[in-house]
Amino acid sequence: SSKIQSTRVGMDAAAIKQSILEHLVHTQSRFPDVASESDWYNALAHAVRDRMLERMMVTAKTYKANKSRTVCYLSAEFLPGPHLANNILALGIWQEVQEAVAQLGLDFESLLEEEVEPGLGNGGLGRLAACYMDSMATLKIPAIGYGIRYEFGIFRQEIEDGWQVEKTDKWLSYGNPWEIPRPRLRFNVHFGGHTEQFKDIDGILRVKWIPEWRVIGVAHDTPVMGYGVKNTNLLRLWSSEAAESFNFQAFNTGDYYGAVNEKVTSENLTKVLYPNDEPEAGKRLRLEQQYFFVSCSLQDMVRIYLQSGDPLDQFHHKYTAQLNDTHPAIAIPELMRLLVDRNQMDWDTAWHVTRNTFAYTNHTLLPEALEKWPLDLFKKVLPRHLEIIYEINSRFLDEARMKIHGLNGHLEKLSIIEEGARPQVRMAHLAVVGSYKVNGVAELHSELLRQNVLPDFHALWPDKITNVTNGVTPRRFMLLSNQPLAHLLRERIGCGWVTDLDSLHKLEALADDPDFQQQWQKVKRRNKERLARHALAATGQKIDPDSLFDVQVKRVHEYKRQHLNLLHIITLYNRLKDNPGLDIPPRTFVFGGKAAPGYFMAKLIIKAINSVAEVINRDPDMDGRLRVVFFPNFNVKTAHCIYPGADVSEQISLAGKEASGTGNMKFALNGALTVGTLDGANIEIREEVGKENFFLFGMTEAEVSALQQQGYHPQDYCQNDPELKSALDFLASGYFSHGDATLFRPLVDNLLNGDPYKVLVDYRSYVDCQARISEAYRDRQEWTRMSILNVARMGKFSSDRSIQEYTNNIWKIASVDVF
Ligand SMILES: CCc1ccc([C@H](C)CC(=O)N[C@@H]2O[C@H](CO)[C@@H](O)[C@H](O)[C@H]2O)cc1
Repeated sequence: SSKIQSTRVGMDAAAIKQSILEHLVHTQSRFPDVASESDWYNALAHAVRDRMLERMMVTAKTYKANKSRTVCYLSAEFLPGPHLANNILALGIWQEVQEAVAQLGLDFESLLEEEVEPGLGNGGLGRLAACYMDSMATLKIPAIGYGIRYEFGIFRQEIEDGWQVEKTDKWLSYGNPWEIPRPRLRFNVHFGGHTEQFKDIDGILRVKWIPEWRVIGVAHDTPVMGYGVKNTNLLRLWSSEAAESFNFQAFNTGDYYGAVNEKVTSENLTKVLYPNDEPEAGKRLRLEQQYFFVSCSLQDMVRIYLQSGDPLDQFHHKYTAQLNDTHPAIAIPELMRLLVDRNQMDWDTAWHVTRNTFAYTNHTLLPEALEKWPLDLFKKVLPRHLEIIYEINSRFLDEARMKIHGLNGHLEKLSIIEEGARPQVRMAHLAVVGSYKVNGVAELHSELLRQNVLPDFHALWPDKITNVTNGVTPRRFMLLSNQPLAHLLRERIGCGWVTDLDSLHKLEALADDPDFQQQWQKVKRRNKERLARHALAATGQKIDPDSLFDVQVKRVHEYKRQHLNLLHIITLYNRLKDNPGLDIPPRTFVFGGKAAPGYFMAKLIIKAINSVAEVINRDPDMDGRLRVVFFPNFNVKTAHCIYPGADVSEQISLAGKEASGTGNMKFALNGALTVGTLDGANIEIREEVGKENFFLFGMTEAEVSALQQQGYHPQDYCQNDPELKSALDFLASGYFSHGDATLFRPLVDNLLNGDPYKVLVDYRSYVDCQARISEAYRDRQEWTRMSILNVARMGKFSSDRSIQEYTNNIWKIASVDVF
């Protein structure tokens, strides 16, 4: 076999130590006595990388030899998190690396701290893509993740005077040992211009696209290792380069700016991630970014395919491509262009190939997050694709007209083109028409997709819209980030759970075992102490692990209702001020999450949380009773110490708004108990863990839409609930803002005169539920039992189960052993 017997990939501590020292000299060109922590980190990273590369090459060779059917996961966002620890675990050399590092007198934890994570995503959608990449490799599914190598990822969040401040994320400034540049893997991507029709040699009418400008897309590969298997898949990210990096004509005429203008504009394409999570910006650069990575990815897939020598009209047998929301949906007309215009395939065959290649996952119901591109903008950027979309749409409407055989205006609602003052392209409709399968990300969400968002498509194609409930990888979110728990589990139920999460069920039998409960509480205690240490380092605020840690971490958005959590805190504060003798278990409220920079209300909510925290944390009456901290820069790395340290997981979105949630799964898998509404995957978590082990409150989705129908007057709820009224009055009064009664006026007004996310309706039910939680927390034995049963029954929420469902129900793809 082509295995290279390299001495530099030994898996024992001595070989690893040797590798680290060799990389310190040969890669970092530093002697040990002058090496910085970052030099040692890079040396270790390269030593680990060495032990991954051959697996990556053997994997590619095996897939090629087997002509394996491959899934391409097209996503504008990936949030892989820091790589070092995860790769060491996947290689199974955790002990050996610990030993090597110790022998070199280095501190492993602080080496891990050196890594800056690739923040190439906003939140749930991007992290899910990363969990799925981990599971596809672990399940030995041939897969390629295709995305954008943003030079600047999601902004680093700092809190100044309680306000979010965005700092540029220069994640690449110290280099990135985990990517392999592929400078020769480059594709032209064209933009703008116009199209011309012509007859080809056989007299067939063809269309030529004369673009206005082009850029070059260059690949950068990051190996994604499966856990406990040899399979190492690829995350292939594209960055843009200027076709012509220097325009001498312009330079010679002294137009120095002109000389480099193309270079600048071209590189701007992949300069920065759009930090919006839900409301879409509709910006031209965003559309160009989407087309750029999609065109590079499809050209790369066709390149790999043509190496097989198989006919292109069988392309969909080799590949299936998953569209991670509508962001890559332009892939549908782009594949049509590559097949028809570039490879002279006839339209019908090309359309058959295309609609049997793509599947589409929807991640949001919020109308403002469903992407629509104005026709005029689309025509300017992608004139040929607009023509193809017109053709797809007219043929689709013909098919629909026949099938519906009714003239009741359904066609207008189905059309990919939204008529009106400023006609738009509905990317969700294009994605549904051009895909063989569509799925939501939790049962309620998929049902609401069928009933509310895509009812006409559901009527037209009753079995096209299915469900695959989200999942999370137990490798990063248990084994890696909660080692005390992992050790206890290994001791009591073995290690099978790491790749077979259902085997957590074995814990059921231990739920009432006093000794095991003891050990369980010790594990949680250690994780709370770790969270307290990180919170102190990040905020300067001391928090007491003896108190109940009540945690809400996720993007800040009104539908996620961080402000409902805040109203409960103010209520508790008022109760304790009014009645210092009130006996409630001490509570520490931990918040974390970024707000889209342009989202005023979300940023005001962050300010309100920090303002309330400031008053409570320095109020002597609250010592040992109440503490509030806002953990800055919530990301995958900080999540490692937050999820394991929580007692209570806040999943309090308005029912019908959170498509699934994945943080809810990570908390429960780390022994936190959930307070939540019947929304997204909360419903399925409650079904699995048992109603008695879940703190439920609030309206159901049906009650929400009924209230919406009948009309809602938030003031009524305020008038009828003195505690609610007083909490709002306190917020409005300036009590928490140094007497400035104007600062939070917009927030309170928004709640009293609209309250689109029905905070005031669910307030009472929430506050009462929280009181139940306080009572439950008094009985540590019962609480611990509920915590153990939660973990025992969360097996369903492994991303391995999700990927198994995609594989069996959508992709129809086989796993491939790599030796
Ligand atoms: C166009 C701007 C934009 C950017 C990102 C998005 C994402 C779809 C938002 C997102 O991350 N949605 C979350 O996806 C998770 C993974 O499926 C779900 O668990 C969350 O409920 C959903 O909010 C929408 C619109």
